[in-house]
Amino acid sequence: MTDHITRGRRDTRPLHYAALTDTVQMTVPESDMVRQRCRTIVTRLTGTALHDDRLLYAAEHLATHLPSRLRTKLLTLRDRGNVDGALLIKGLPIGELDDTPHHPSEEPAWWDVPVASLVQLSIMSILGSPISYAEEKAGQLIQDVYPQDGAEQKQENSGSVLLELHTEDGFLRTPPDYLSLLCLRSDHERRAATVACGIRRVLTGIPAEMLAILRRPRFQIAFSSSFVADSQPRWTQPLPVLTGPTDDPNLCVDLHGMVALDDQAEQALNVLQELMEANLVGGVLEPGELLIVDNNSAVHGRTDFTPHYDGRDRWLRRCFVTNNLRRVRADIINGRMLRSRERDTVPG
Ligand SMILES: O=C(O)CCC(=O)C(=O)O
Ligand SMILES: [Fe+2]
Repeated sequence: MTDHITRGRRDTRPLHYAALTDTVQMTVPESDMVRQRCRTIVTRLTGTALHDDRLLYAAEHLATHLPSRLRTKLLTLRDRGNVDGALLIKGLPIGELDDTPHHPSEEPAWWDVPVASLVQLSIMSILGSPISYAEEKAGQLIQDVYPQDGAEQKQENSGSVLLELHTEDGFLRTPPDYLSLLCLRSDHERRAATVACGIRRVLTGIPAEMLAILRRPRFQIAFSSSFVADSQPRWTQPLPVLTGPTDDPNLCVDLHGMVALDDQAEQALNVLQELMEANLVGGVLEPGELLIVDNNSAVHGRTDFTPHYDGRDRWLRRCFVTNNLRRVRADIINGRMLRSRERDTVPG
């Protein structure tokens, strides 16, 4: 049995990335129109919980007014995927902003950032149903992502060291199918790049014997510290990194929190890591840019940056969706908040 040494404890290193190719740019009139429509929803629903169906369905109806070019891109990502497992939407309205929060107590209610909240929910509703996990960030359906004083070294989105490539919540039985990150504010030096790599981009570079190993249950993932109440290390059962179709597999990996259970598995994971790091796409997100990651076929991470804690720090908002709410309905505690269950062992 492994001694469970995580692989991610290496020095910060530069990551190189190419610009994302699958992008949609909203025009100014399109963006203004969406902003106006958001305003009418806010007038009606301020004070309603984000988990309330009335609000979620209002966001879903709003999606019918998004430009058809954008809707088609989202539908294509949903149905066909793409080689990088990522889509960037630019020029979205985000509305007026206060200071970046420093602490959870300063995080805004959705009606304090209504345009950003509704735009993100509405876009994500084309890909699936928004969900959250009770154990993470109090089950908020849209989560504020900002650097936290004292958390700099953490491999979480509150940290500011290099956040290693990962599948989101890969240790759970029902991880999100897609996640989105909406940028409200970039970091001061514009260094913090969100990066991603799709498995389809690197598949042909992985030798056949390594592919076979990646399909065996010879890996374990540590639960993220945000999911473990007593901060005792907790590990999944052994699981494979790759499952499903040969030419379009599902990927579940965490380059910080995963251990390989033997030397061959470790070698295969190293090969995968090198290939993924050599084939990253991404960029420093600008206000009004929304990055969507297909969590079944791509990993994502973030380069390091320096927080200033002056109210003008980097600020993103994150939202997850499942593409099959029926499958997780028994786990719902409240609204769309799920009790988290550990990933089942999948035979390799
Ligand atoms: O901060 C970022 O760009 C990405 C953070 C991240 O991986 C996440 O919030 O899931
Ligand atoms: Fe993440």
